[in-house]
Amino acid sequence: MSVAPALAVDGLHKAFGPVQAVRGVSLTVARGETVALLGPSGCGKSTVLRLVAGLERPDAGTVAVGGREVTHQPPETRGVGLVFQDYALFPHLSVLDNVAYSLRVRGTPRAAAQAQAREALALVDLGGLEGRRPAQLSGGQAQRAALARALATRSPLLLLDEPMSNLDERLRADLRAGLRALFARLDAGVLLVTHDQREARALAGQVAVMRAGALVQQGPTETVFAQPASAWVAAFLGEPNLLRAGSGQVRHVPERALHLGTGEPWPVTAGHSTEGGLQVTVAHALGPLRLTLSPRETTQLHGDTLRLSVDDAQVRLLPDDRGQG
Ligand SMILES: Nc1ncnc2c1ncn2[C@@H]1O[C@H](COP(=O)(O)OP(=O)(O)OP(=O)(O)O)[C@@H](O)[C@H]1O
Repeated sequence: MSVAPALAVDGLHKAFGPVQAVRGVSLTVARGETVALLGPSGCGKSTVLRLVAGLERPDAGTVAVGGREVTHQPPETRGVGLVFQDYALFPHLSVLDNVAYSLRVRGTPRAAAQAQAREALALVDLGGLEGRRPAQLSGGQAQRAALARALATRSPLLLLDEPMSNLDERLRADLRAGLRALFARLDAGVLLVTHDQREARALAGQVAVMRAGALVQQGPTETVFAQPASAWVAAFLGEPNLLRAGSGQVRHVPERALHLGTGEPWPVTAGHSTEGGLQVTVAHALGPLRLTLSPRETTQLHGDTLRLSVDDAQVRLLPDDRGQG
């Protein structure tokens, strides 16, 4: 018997007046799988999440959670756990009561709600802090408490909207590692909205890239990052080397195609230090190639030249769709 996916969204449309916020979005999240919905600000990610949660009504399309169509159901009967950017915890309630609250409003008796809440808090490593008030938690702990509140409902689907956007970079890195381990233990599907590619890469097995209301590429995370479908997707994912190739195409030269210390010496035209190393631009016959040299790789620089070869097998031609949409 096949297991129904945690989420199946089919042909969703939503306009706000003249703004087509969501245009024909279809996607599936399997049980135990994390899908990242990735795209620039304003592309419609949060609206998709709100449509799935039942906080907005679609103009067209359907939403099914765990095999049950919920398109016209109110949020509380959809069986989804939500964690939003502003994960407001009730300041006057203890951490335990905050987490148990979502169960109490669904009619779970107090003792059972508290037991489930303790279990969820242990899952996010907050065991022992049940009695604290939200003001007595660090940013990362508060964020994990909000996550526990969603987990406690044992929903087959978790929806996370930029769950780490309020945290500083170090906390984000810590929480990312914790979340990855947590998601691996859950049987639920997770739909994660983010504009941060690192977050998507660290947490999601699948990504769906969204542009101006529509999905432009979906697939396993590493495949999408290694083989972006178009110049716009490649540029959005941070690929620096998209060289004009004529007839509406670009040549995508990924970093793995560049081999240092072999081939001809090419002039280095610009260089500056970045967090990741020395970023240089090489005037290659294909066009200007940007790459970042680790401290060890900088020894390959000879005066203003760098020996570099490009592995043609790794270079792909992509349609240049950057001017559209
Ligand atoms: N309630 C609303 N009324 C009018 N327009 C809205 C409403 N909600 C969203 N929009 C518009 O719909 C589009 C998509 O917004 P949405 O919040 O879904 O984008 P997003 O990708 O989540 O952006 P961000 O990453 O900045 O949160 C935007 O143009 C936004 O201004």
